[in-house]
Amino acid sequence: MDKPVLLTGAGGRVGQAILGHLGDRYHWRLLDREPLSSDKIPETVSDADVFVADVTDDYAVRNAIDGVGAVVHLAGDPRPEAPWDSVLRNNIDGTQTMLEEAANVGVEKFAFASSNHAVGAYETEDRTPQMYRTDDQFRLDGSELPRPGNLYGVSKAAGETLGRYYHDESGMSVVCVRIGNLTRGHPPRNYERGQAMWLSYRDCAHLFDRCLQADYEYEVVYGISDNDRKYYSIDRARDALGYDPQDNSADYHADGTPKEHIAE
Ligand SMILES: NC(=O)C1=CN([C@@H]2O[C@H](COP(=O)(O)OP(=O)(O)OC[C@H]3O[C@@H](n4cnc5c(N)ncnc54)[C@H](O)[C@@H]3O)[C@@H](O)[C@H]2O)C=CC1
Ligand SMILES: O=C1O[C@H](COP(=O)(O)O)[C@@H](O)[C@H](O)[C@H]1O
Repeated sequence: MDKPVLLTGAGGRVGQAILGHLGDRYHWRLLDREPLSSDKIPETVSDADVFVADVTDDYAVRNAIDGVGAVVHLAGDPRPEAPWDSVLRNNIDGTQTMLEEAANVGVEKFAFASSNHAVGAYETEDRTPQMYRTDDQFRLDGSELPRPGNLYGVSKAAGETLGRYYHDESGMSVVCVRIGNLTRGHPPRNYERGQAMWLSYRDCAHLFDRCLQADYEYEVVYGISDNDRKYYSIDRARDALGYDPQDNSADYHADGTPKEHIAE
């Protein structure tokens, strides 16, 4: 990708995971509604490429997106318990604004931060907690219909559908990454479900790197590390994007401490 890449929600956890590993790999433009402290901005990013703006503000987005070749759209309300007025505005309206403006200026690739919560209601009482365990064969692979377990998940399913629409209307490549549980340094502690959907910081950065490098049309993939415990298949991310994760929650004890073979 020779053109600039616009990263929305750059100051958040996912944004910082990406910038921490790929800060000098792209010509980044960073957008967040909160001003970014200097420690959150890679040295290679100039002041002119940092935008304090809301993704629901189409005028501000138009200004930031001009000349961009790809968008990584992370900005939104990430709380599973977020109320409808917040996800309607920040997640649904914000994603529609980003896709509309991206399509208008001919952006080639658009990567959208969807969520495990778009399919949270597949975790039925009769399947859990067995489905979180290594010996269970249940898998979601991205071809299933969304089945949200909360309004936040509904907003992510809506974002995926908006992506489908803008891909079909404009030809822009769109990938929706159903991110699992991003945790720095170790899998979520004493949380089987979180360990099954752990996404390490380096695998997160690598996955979004592949979203910027690979050729695809419209994709829905799961964003988790190569965990032994899993109920999301990463086959589609491997096949469509060339995702090759390095981390596995099985390399850690339940309390998050590394097992001997990977301990420093
Ligand atoms: N962290 C995780 O494990 C997961 C995250 N995701 C998704 O990834 C994305 C990023 O999540 P995190 O980095 O964890 O959240 P975060 O809360 O750490 O970061 C979100 C960033 O977006 C900005 N933002 C929020 N609303 C905005 C708006 N209307 N306009 C401009 N900027 C806005 C915030 O200021 C913040 O810097 C979210 O869309 C979230 O739903 C999905 C699944 C798992
Ligand atoms: O979409 C998201 O999912 C992760 C994992 O969900 P959880 O229910 O296990 O906490 C969550 O931590 C993150 O905030 C959210 O954006």
